[in-house]
Amino acid sequence: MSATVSATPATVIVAIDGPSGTGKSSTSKAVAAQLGLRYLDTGAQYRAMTWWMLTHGVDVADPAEVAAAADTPRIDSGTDPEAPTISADGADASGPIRTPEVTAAVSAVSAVPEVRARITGLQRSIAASAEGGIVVEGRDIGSTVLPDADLKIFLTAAPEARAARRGGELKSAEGGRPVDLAATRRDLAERDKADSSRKTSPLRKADDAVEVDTTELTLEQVVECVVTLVEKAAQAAKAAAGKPAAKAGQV
Ligand SMILES: Nc1ncnc2c1ncn2[C@@H]1O[C@H](COP(=O)(O)OP(=O)(O)O)[C@@H](O)[C@H]1O
Ligand SMILES: Nc1ccn([C@@H]2O[C@H](COP(=O)(O)OP(=O)(O)O)[C@@H](O)[C@H]2O)c(=O)n1
Repeated sequence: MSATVSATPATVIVAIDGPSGTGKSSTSKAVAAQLGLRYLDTGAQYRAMTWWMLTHGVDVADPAEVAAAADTPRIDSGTDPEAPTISADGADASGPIRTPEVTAAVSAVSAVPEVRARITGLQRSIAASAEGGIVVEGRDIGSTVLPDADLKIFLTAAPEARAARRGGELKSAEGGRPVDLAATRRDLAERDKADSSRKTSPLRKADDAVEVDTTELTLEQVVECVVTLVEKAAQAAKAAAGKPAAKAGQV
């Protein structure tokens, strides 16, 4: 009987960043599902930490209190793109993390360096153990969390398009009641400002990220574009892995 040695599965790590409403979550989930990759929503982790703090009496306006509590809750993420999960200390957080209270507080909590260090560590260990590869979406994945990702995408969209998309979601959440689009747009702009101007690991495009403006594209078009980019990146990573190591002085 001949012994067969199975090759280590090819892994591909994809980082998708960008501001709110540019399509990160929908695109990342669809791309991961299509390509058989895992999926991590890092915004959900920051939201779960924020929810836990709000429900445990932490004053989220006080960075010292937030820092002191940052190591306490257990945050668990399920990475199946068809059914992602998020919990804090074992409690399902998927509903409560989408409330306006959490959305209003999350930028302040996620600006605290101790929170970022804790969550960044979780993200790296989830990515390292994702067999076959993973799509990780957030604000600082390409720039800070996974700087060696095989592919980095930065999604953008015009403010009106982003507000209209978020407004659509809020309207369904409100049972079809109309939402104030101007207020939604203001909230998005405020969160962008806070996330881009914080000192530790701000929202920014990594120098080697591919920027995709989704304003005029359907979700299906964005997914198709990203799938093509992932396939190319995976091929390039495979080819690079097969190359003999360069000797000193060679390129
Ligand atoms: N290219 C697109 N065109 C129209 N709607 C989109 C597009 N991409 C995403 N959406 C919708 O916009 C909303 C916000 O998308 P989401 O993926 O949650 O964005 P993000 O994760 O960047 O905040 C969702 O309702 C989603 O279905
Ligand atoms: N990698 C990340 C992801 C999210 N965040 C923070 O978490 C918040 C919520 O992220 P999210 O992805 O759920 O936001 P939405 O775009 O879904 O509204 C952001 O506004 C950031 O303050 C972060 O700081 N770094």
